[in-house]
Amino acid sequence: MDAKDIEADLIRVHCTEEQIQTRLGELAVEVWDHYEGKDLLLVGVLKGAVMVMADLMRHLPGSAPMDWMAVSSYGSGTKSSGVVRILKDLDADITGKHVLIVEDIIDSGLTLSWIRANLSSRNPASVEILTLLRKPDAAKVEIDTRWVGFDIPNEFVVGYGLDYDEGYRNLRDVATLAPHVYS
Ligand SMILES: O=P(O)(O)OC[C@H]1O[C@H](OP(=O)(O)OP(=O)(O)O)[C@H](O)[C@@H]1O
Ligand code: HPA
Ligand SMILES: [Mg+2]
Repeated sequence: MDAKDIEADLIRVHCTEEQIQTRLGELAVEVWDHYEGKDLLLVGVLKGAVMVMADLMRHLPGSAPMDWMAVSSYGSGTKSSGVVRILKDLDADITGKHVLIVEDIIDSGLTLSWIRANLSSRNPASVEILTLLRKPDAAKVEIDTRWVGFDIPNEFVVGYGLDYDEGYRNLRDVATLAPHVYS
């Protein structure tokens, strides 16, 4: 698929590459201040959070370790199944650590509410959430989210790690996918 074909699949851009970097820079400073002197561990949720984690980390004024979990709830569709499965667990024990979950998007909230409950049961010192995107009108469960990059409308978006059927993750902006692609 060449760049022209991809553009025809998109309706409108919600966050440009530049806006994303500016916002992650702001969030990184807030995160760093909040966890000053604490044993911080960044936990990314594969695969969508790959870009957010990479850029957030590079905006941090200092160094912090990361770990990854892979879960899946969407399969190849555009609606969460609500059934969360662990595909890859964390490499290490998180007892006593201040865990910051790093996500690309909170849509229904089902994935993160499950992950937060799962990680909280492992005796960490704290668990907070940072997400680049949130869809307030799509929430099926309330999630206490400490850091949000952007609130966006209830549309299926792709880019900057977010996929449709494993495609479009490499787009630099976040944009709404045209319904003709998936309907
Ligand atoms: O709030 P929710 O409605 O639960 O949706 C959010 C989750 O769905 C997507 O992941 P997905 O399961 O599609 O896997 P991926 O990260 O590998 O794309 C996204 O990356 C979030 O993890
Ligand atoms: O809007 C979305 N786009 C891509 N993946 C997603 N996972 C939850 N919501 C979305
Ligand atoms: Mg994901």
